[in-house]
Amino acid sequence: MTTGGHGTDGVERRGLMFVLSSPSGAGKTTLSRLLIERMPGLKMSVSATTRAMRPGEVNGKDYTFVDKTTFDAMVKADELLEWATVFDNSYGTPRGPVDAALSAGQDVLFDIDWQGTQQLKQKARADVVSVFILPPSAADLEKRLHSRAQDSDEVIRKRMSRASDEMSHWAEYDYIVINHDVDEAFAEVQSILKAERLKRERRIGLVGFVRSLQAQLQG
Ligand SMILES: Nc1ncnc2c1ncn2[C@@H]1O[C@H](COP(=O)(O)OP(=O)(O)OP(=O)(O)O)[C@@H](O)[C@H]1O
Ligand SMILES: Nc1nc2c(ncn2[C@@H]2O[C@H](COP(=O)(O)O)[C@@H](O)[C@H]2O)c(=O)[nH]1
Repeated sequence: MTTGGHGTDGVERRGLMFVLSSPSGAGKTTLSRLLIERMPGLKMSVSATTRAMRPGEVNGKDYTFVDKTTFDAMVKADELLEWATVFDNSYGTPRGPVDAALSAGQDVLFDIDWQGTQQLKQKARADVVSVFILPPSAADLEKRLHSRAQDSDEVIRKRMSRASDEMSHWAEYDYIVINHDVDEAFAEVQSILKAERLKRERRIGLVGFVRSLQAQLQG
């Protein structure tokens, strides 16, 4: 699925798909923004959704907001790499920008639910690194949903009642991070990405690099 880009050490590497999932409000968006700000070579996948725009959200940046007819047409035209119904709305990952970023040697960051993660893994298991973010407690999760101040009480109730279901998929993920403190959780997620970038299997330029080292040593 992916071609190669170059790591900071100049060795060619396959791009990876870095997935964050969690129950609503555990902190995926917060951690994603920090990752994009601080990790060069990482591009955010902007999902399409039929959900209404929240105050402060920007069309094309936070999501591409579309109506249901447009979303269904995207599914039919096979324009989505994965898609799912979450909290009664449709969400999906446009395929084009992901393919373009991976082909340009970038890694791609996804903020998607467990259904989307399963679909990505079915398509490209070796290139997917998945992280599940847990809140420190149910009370903290509820407090965070309220403190975000962007959803009605009814929407928050619905998201809290679905949190346990979403959380039941934690064991399908490669890594688990408990988001007590944003800085600590960010440091953990950043370490995972840095280590995964160094995995031997992804570093397709290593064979050539080692051969050239050996030639120098023999030479
Ligand atoms: N470690 C933390 N401590 C306190 N507040 C936090 C922490 N992490 C995130 N928050 C706050 O919790 C709220 C929810 O966070 P965020 O929007 O990142 O969650 P999310 O997982 O992306 O939710 P959703 O799935 O609904 O998009 C935000 O107001 C955010 O600032
Ligand atoms: N399978 C997918 N899930 C997605 C996608 N984009 C977002 N999401 C998930 O939906 C919920 C709700 O998000 P919100 O912005 O309305 O709070 C959350 O779990 C997201 O991770 C997607 O493209 N595919």
